[in-house]
Amino acid sequence: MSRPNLRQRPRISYYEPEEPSLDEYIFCDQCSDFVYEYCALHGPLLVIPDDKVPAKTNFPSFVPRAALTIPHVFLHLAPSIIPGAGLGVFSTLTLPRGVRFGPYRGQRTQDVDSMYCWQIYDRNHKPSHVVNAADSNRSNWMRYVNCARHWCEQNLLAYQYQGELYYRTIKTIPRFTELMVFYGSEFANTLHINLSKYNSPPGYAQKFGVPVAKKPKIDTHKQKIEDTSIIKSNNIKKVDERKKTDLKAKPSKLKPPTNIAKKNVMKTKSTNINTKSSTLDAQICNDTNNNDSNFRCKSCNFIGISDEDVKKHNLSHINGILSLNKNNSNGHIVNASKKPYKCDTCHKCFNRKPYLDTHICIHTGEKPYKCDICQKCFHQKPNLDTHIHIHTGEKPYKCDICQKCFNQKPNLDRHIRIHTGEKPYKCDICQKCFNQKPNLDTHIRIHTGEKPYKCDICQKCFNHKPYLVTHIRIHTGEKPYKCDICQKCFSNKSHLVTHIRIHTGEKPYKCDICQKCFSDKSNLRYHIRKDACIKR
Ligand SMILES: C[S@@+](CC[C@H](N)C(=O)[O-])C[C@H]1O[C@@H](n2cnc3c(N)ncnc32)[C@H](O)[C@@H]1O
Repeated sequence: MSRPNLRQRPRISYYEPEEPSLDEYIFCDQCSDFVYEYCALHGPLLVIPDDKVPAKTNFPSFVPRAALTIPHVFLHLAPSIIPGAGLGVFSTLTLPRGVRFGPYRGQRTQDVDSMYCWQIYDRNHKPSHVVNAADSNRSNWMRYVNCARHWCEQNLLAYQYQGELYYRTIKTIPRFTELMVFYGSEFANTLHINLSKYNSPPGYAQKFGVPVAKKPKIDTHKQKIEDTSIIKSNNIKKVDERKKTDLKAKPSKLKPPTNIAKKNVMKTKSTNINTKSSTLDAQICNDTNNNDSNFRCKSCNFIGISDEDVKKHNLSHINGILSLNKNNSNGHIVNASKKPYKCDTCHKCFNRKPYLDTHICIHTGEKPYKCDICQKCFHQKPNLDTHIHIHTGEKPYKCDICQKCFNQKPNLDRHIRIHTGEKPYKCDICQKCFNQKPNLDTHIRIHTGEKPYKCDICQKCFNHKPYLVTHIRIHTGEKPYKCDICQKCFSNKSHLVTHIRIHTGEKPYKCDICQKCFSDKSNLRYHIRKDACIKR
């Protein structure tokens, strides 16, 4: 029997615990400090996991899995408020500060070959791998979160924890607000986000990893390094394929000073830091949370589209122009551009005051133009004029191709797309195209799960209004569609159409494999799904 030689064993000190890996620290933005695993003072984050998606779903195959993983009670997908940015993620409920989402799912790669990549670092702060969410069937909903264009817009912080990437809320997010994270300066540059206008207040960068306001213009390389060091306080950097080499060359300043690290293992905090950060918190909260728009003037009801916009507007208060300008009924400055009349609510500009006055009715709800026949009221005269065609039966807009006439020009424009096959409205999730905007809007609800039409009787919800209308007939017993041949009645027009085929023998749906024909599309689908068809 042989005994192992104990002397050859490596020595372990049982008194000095091994220091945790850096990415087991998280940065508590309320304390401005690194804390081990979670902040003892501000508590753990509220974790919201992804929705579980079974291997087989009832959703059509074109719906990406990533879209289905969204925690749908809290969030939904919809077109982004950023022009041209595609889809975005919106809150369905008000989300408090300190909610954690994630981890960010995607394929683990070394190369950055899409705009959906986050760089993960190892414990030596060297790039370890990339999580690439380009494939929407092998990633989660976090791929749809867009990049904030201004510090006020940013409501999420991305951070690395235990080798994975998470997003957490850094302020209260009112419902129906788009979730936005900051991708990092390099990526922001490629998105043409003007970092000099990101305008975060002093101290914000240390907390949230974004550029500081009005940094003196320095050479781009230096700027990038500075920004990256800030980003790295969260142990994370979003990488962009076009800047790949640059990014790889960057020095890492990730690790907090050892004393801070040790202090945080014990979960202690400096009072100084706390006082400082609570002032900053208050400042940030005042600037963002108290307003339904981030760019609101504190002296009047002006809402700007950017911080710059509000600053320009404020000048007019300082110069006393707003209060002195008596000619302008709403007390607002008239700018000297070609369209000097600007709507205070949505910033649309007009070259004539009457146009602005008419436009303002949209916001005030005023409808000064009334139809003498049915008493329906309209914001604008042209809308009333068009409406009157319904009563007069006048259809002045004629399709040149099929001669069909319409009482409204937009209806003709829409109709013409049937002939041209034009489908200008594309779903960003599944790329399906539509010839009408309302059809796309309805379709998108398949992805977002939104069901805005609710039955008052049984509370069942629907994503499409006609579905609700048809559904209500279950309760009312109404069956307005009658078969002329056998007098059977139906609550739903499509059921009547299918029924009539019993009489006509028509079977328009053919199986491509076995050539069997069906009178009803759903029967054909069932036939294909159940593999009932064997080529004969
Ligand atoms: C991670 S994806 C975000 C989700 C994307 N909107 C979608 O529909 O798949 C990054 C891409 O979104 C768009 N994007 C995100 N933030 C943007 C911003 N602030 N401005 C313009 N485009 C943005 C860009 O096309 C970018 O390449």
